[in-house]
Amino acid sequence: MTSTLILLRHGESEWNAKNLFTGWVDVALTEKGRGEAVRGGELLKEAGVLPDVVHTSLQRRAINTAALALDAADRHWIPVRRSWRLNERHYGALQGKDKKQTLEQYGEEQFMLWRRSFDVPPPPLDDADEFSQVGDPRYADLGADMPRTECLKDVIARLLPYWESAIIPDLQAGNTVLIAAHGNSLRAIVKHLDGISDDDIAGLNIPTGMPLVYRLDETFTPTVAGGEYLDPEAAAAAAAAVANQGR
Ligand SMILES: O=C(O)[C@H](O)COP(=O)(O)O
Repeated sequence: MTSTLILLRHGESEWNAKNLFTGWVDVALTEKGRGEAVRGGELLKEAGVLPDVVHTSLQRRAINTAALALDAADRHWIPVRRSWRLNERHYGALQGKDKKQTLEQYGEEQFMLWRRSFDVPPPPLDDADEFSQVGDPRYADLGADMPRTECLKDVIARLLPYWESAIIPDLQAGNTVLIAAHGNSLRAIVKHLDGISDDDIAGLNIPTGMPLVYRLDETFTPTVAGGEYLDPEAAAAAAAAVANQGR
């Protein structure tokens, strides 16, 4: 039996538009981002890939993208589950910083280490920083799990328990599963699914608002490596733009 998984990065956010590192800061979608989410849902409807259940992070850009896409696909009524484990990578002390200025200040090598290396996190964010999530009620139960910074390796470590305990059972039950999440939490899932090496994952960028569809076999291995974007040309152009952020 094969199952279907749809990965959808949120549409353009206000801080994507301003080119700021965002991470766990809970910014809204722009008008363009809302349009991308609706278009994502239309693509799902046109392709007949209809989610039975949706999983999102606790961040409004993913929550609202899911709602807009599902409404456009006439699937606004499906069950929804949310977890902090699908949140964007916590960007540490870079949260709120301008990507271009960071590149200019620290240079290409350090910028890329922080942004795309597998296991080098940015410096931690101070709890007193205006962009800290310490004290945010939605994370009150996290205790020692509350990150102050994360690299992709950390994201995989906190995401996999949710993958195993919540997403795999939905796939096993024969559901078409939509995950509406973030650039780096989705990179973590793609790395896991496709068995991408720690080095090669640096070159993978996920565009905003473009549904990426995986058909998975009974061992949850993709039948087509890398999955399939429903609008491959637009996705390739948008992924290249993500890769070039800061330049
Ligand atoms: O958190 C952010 O800034 C973005 O959502 C992802 O940014 P990145 O592509 O620079 O990792």
